Amino acid sequence: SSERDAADDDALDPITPEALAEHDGAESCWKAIDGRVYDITDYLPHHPTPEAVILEWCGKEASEAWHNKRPGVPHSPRAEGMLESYLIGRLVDEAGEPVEPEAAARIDESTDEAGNGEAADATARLSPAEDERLHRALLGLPLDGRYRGVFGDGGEMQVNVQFDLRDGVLSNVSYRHLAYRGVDYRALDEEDDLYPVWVQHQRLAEGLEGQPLTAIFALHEPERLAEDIDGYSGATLRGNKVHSAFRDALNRGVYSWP
Ligand code: HEM
Repeated sequence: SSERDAADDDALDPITPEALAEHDGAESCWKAIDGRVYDITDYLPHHPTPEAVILEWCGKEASEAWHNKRPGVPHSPRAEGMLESYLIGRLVDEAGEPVEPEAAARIDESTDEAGNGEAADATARLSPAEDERLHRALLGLPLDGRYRGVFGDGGEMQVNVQFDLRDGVLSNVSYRHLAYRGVDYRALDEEDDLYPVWVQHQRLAEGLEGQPLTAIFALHEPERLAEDIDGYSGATLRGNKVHSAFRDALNRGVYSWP
């Protein structure tokens, strides 16, 4: 009952949002969930997603994220049991009063804006390829499955990608088609002048393998994914088109179920 919870909470160490915010990384990761604070540092390497998914919430009010590991899908009772073993305290304001999750989320935001101007500026300066929050907002969180999508221009289909999504992570990224002005890049020989462009596009695909879906925004800055991009300046295919094909695939929805 809520009475018993309140009594339990009184026995817990009081922790302020400011103290919480100091433990915001892999070396020490605290999270506030439903008014309680958990030190999940030791659990980070064991979480079944790329670490970035839960690292993002270190030092923060994370109730929303915890209750929606995917939109509308809470963690399992098993996960809840694990979480309780990392309990270290309860979230309180300066007056020692419990902080409701929504109020705590607001404190997170205001310390970014007012108390921590530099961090806020850094966020404002993020390139579109790095802004994970923007990426999530733009994509929503699509279902698991196999996807196919195309980019076409000037009456020609140029890019056709296929990939699998599992828990928001990309795998089996491949091109079903890659062509420009009648040149089929997948059919080129190593001696061909345009062969490096095909290699670069393969690198782009490899660079996305195992990454969260949000990584597709890096295709706008392909040098992030493919080391040797010399041929890019003069290239006829590029990351923007591959990005567009990914977005087409997501708009179409799952092509086939896993
Ligand atoms: C607060 C931020 C967190 C986010 C955004 C998050 C997100 C996720 C995601 C996306 C999955 C995989 C998808 C799925 O199973 O359907 C997952 C699974 C899981 N997570 Fe988290 N997680 C968070 C925190 C934690 C914490 C703190 C723990 C444990 C101390 C934890 C334990 C687990 C476990 C055991 C699973 C396996 C599936 C389950 O039992 O529900 N997670 N989480």
